[in-house]
Amino acid sequence: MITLKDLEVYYGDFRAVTDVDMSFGSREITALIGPSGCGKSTVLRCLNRMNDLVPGARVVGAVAYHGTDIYAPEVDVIEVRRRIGMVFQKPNPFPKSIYDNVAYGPRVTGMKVDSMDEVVERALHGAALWDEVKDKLKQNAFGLSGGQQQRLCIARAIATSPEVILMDEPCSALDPIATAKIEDLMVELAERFTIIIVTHNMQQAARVSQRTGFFTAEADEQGQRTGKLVEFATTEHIFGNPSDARTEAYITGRFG
Ligand SMILES: Nc1ncnc2c1ncn2[C@@H]1O[C@H](COP(=O)(O)OP(=O)(O)OP(=O)(O)O)[C@@H](O)[C@H]1O
Repeated sequence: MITLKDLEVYYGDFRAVTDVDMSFGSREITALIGPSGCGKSTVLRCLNRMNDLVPGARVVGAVAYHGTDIYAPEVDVIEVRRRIGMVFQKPNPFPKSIYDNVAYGPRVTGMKVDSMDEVVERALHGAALWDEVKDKLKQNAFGLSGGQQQRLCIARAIATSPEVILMDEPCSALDPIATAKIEDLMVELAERFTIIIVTHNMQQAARVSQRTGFFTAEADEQGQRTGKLVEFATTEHIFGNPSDARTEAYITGRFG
């Protein structure tokens, strides 16, 4: 459904990542793993044009979504981000009520809805948060715990009925119990959405994903470190019998 062809990303003159060829299947969880600085978040941000917001960032190659290049000039970026939503590392609810956080996306994208109350309730159910917040929808989102805030951000992302959800280390700011809840939620969400997650947590990648891409960064003759996709395969293959020695070294903890 999303296909990357010869993807390269530059920040100014610095080539952060190169040689990325991948395709993401519908209703699958794909994990992007690898040592710090190898370009996982950079690649993730390409998938819904979040890198447009980074000064100096330049994307080379193609990102096709249902066969359409999302970087083509006629493409509506707002629509891309409605169809391909994103959840960030640190929960980042808006300083608004729980209700208004979830209603935000449908409102700004001008989504036609019969009942906003229903949209909000459905999204909060979808993010496994409804029971905890149904009596305080008008309260400020900052009153929620970190794990609840992250599930609220997931509710906000799914309220616009996306097809794909990108998650950039969604559990790294959370305790183990909140993390386990989000992992269960990811598995549930994958029945309806395609999920692509960047994670440092290899157990998490192994637990939740069907496919895994392993990236690493290697220095060239000038000492410039550029990230590369080393291996992309089923999670079972990557963690059980990787083809590349660098993947094996990483997953067995010998490097990175
Ligand atoms: N906004 C930016 N401006 C300049 N360089 C950047 C920017 N964002 C990332 N980089 C550089 O691009 C490279 C890849 O960074 P990226 O954050 O994508 O890696 P990552 O694998 O997600 O790392 P981490 O696991 O530490 O989050 C790094 O060398 C980083 O310093």
